Amino acid sequence: MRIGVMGGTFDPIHHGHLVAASEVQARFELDQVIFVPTGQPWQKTSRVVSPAEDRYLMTVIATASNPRFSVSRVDVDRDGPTYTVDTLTDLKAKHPDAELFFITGADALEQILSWRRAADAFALAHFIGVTRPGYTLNDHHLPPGAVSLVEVPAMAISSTDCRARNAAGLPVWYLVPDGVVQYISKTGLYSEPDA
Ligand SMILES: Nc1ncnc2c1ncn2[C@@H]1O[C@H](COP(=O)(O)OP(=O)(O)OP(=O)(O)O)[C@@H](O)[C@H]1O
Ligand SMILES: O=C(O)c1ccc[n+]([C@@H]2O[C@H](COP(=O)([O-])O)[C@@H](O)[C@H]2O)c1
Repeated sequence: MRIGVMGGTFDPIHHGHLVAASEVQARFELDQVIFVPTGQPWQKTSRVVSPAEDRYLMTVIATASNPRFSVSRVDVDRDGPTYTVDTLTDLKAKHPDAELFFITGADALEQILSWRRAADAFALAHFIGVTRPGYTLNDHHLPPGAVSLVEVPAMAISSTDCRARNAAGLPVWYLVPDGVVQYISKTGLYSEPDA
């Protein structure tokens, strides 16, 4: 079994995340991709992150129609800051025979050596770095063979921009899945600028 793991804060999940996961699923012949919303993303300190349950529910809504996509609560349910080494350890325990592939955008890949116990995370999964508009994708700083680099269709979308657009009364239709637009409208998430 080959399992992709797409970690993210998903505040909100958008089509950049979904296209990246879909492209990697097809190219690496993954049986499934598990989306893992963060519990407490310790490196996103510059603003207040939305409640984990809202981010989890939006991720479920966004992925529900794809039979190869699912969502895990491992990070949402673990207390304390979210570290990928824990995410991968928990998923390995649930899927002991699986080969894990951790998917990250070019911006996250740049930061990866600042992650907790990064070397242990590399031992638990093969990492796949994907292109993202505005960032340069490279693995010069990473252990040889630890990462594959993949070009995915360019989606110049960020969660920051989706939140800002919603707060400004601009549409987020077609940037995020329809159900997520409706969830944001129903809950009033992002009606104020980032705090
Ligand atoms: N448009 C995109 N194209 C490719 N990868 C992306 C894109 N947006 C996010 N990613 C990747 O998805 C993962 C989760 O990203 P995250 O949830 O932080 O979204 P974000 O749009 O970067 O959020 P924010 O703007 O709040 O920082 C990261 O590995 C990130 O690099
Ligand atoms: O392990 C760490 O120390 C670590 C530090 C920052 C980010 N991550 C993971 O990287 C993924 C993308 O994070 P983010 O903050 O860009 O949404 C997500 O799965 C995070 O848990 C992991």
